[in-house]
Amino acid sequence: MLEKKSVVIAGGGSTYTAGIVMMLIENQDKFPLKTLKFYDNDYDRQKIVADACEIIVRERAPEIEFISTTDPEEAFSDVDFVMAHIRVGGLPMRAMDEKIPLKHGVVGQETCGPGGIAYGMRSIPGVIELVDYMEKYSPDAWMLNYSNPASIVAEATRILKPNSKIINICDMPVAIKKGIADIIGLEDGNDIIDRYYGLNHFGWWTEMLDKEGNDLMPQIKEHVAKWGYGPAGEANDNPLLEEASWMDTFLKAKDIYAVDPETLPNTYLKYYLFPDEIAAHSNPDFTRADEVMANREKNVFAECRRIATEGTAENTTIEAGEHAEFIVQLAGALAYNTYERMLLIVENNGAIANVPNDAMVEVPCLVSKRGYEPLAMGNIPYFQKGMIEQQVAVEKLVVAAYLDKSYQKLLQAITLSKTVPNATIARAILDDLVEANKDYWPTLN
Ligand SMILES: NC(=O)c1ccc[n+]([C@@H]2O[C@H](COP(=O)([O-])OP(=O)(O)OC[C@H]3O[C@@H](n4cnc5c(N)ncnc54)[C@H](O)[C@@H]3O)[C@@H](O)[C@H]2O)c1
Ligand SMILES: O=P(O)(O)OC[C@H]1O[C@H](O[C@H]2[C@H](O)[C@@H](O)[C@@H](O)O[C@@H]2CO)[C@H](O)[C@@H](O)[C@@H]1O
Ligand SMILES: [Mn+2]
Repeated sequence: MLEKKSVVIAGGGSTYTAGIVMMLIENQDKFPLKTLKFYDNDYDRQKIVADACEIIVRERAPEIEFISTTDPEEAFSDVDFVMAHIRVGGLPMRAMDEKIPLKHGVVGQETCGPGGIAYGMRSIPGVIELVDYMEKYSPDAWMLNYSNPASIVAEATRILKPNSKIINICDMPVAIKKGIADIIGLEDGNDIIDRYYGLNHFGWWTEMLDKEGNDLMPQIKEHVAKWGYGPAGEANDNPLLEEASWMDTFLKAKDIYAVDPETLPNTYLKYYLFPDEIAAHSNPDFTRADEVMANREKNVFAECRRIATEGTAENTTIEAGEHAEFIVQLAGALAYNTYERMLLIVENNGAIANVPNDAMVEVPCLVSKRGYEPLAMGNIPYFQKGMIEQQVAVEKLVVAAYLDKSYQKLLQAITLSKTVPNATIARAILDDLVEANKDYWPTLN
């Protein structure tokens, strides 16, 4: 019998919360719950999701106590895990992060380039506040953090909370591996044993093996050289790729791969390797944030309201995808000592031998009750080392700018980003971002 655990989802009103609840319920044999709580600082938004999830829990796992609250003490007391996915400033501020750089002809993206930097400046205090609540009310708990931009948040927690039990994570490699499994006819992306190195949204695979140890790379590379991570031809049964923007991203892996055919890339590298092309093909009046508000947010909230009105979730369309699977699997590995191998964002300390020890890198780790143990990825080639060191400097400058309230350091961070062509444009973007973020950022001097 596994000991029951208690979880608080911070960012209860997130578009991803209901999917995680479905996954938790489906995994009661592997990760049994005593209490499930929601915490958010927006009562009305959280209530939409909570009213539906209360019904889902009551119908499918009535033994779980369900609590939804905006009170930090109630939320963070007596929990074993904090699953965090907050978005400080919400999707409307994401739209600003995307549109302001685009106005200057630069990539407008949630986690990459100036938009990611702006979002990082908003996220740092929000995530640190969650860590403080956890340490005050449940000092033995683990925080599993999805809140973006995960690289900048990870660097901030490294500096501000060096001893805290926080693990920053990303589902993109998991989603790519799922896509690859579909392509090569493997049932489950988890059956691919990989070696990968880099930063969050900035990494490369050097090895993919099946469970018997057979090398899958030649077959995958042959496909990626023709189709990227997209399906061959028209056929597609990956729900993520139903959205044209995700399909474009998966197809673009072909061009990223061509830059270094020794490795397989993370899709986010497109923003660093083809920034002018990506910016030129973006619509500055309707960006990904608008698409998410028009699709995922609208659909998830409509379904939650339908469940609440009908009083039943019997035929719900809410599904748990790989995003939910990964965080629940990670919690299970920490709780029950499974020693599963997972990609996590951790302090380098030699995992990538020729990258500074104090970089926050994304590498495979063994996860158990002891926490996580990064695996050594060895030395990496000049190309990746050069790109990584530039991007690490960007991320460190952002955190330094936040801590020192420094306009100059933030200007340097934006100027150094590979997505930004020059310091004049960097300054113009920064001045617009300062204005747009005046309710969120510290006043810069
Ligand atoms: N790391 C990854 O790979 C990954 C994958 C998917 C999503 N995400 C991240 O998950 C987060 C949620 O995404 P979403 O699209 O569902 O956003 P969302 O805006 O729908 O939900 C975020 C929720 O956080 C709440 N919130 C904001 N600031 C808060 C604070 N200080 N304290 C408590 N609650 C707060 C909001 O009220 C909202 O309900 C984002 O940061 C997104 O980038 C990360
Ligand atoms: O533009 P969005 O909000 O749809 O996506 C941004 C996030 O993209 C990645 O997450 C994917 C994930 O890879 C996929 O499995 C599925 O769950 O959809 C997610 C996005 O909807 C990325 O890893 C995140 O960091 C981004 O926030
Ligand atoms: Mn991610």
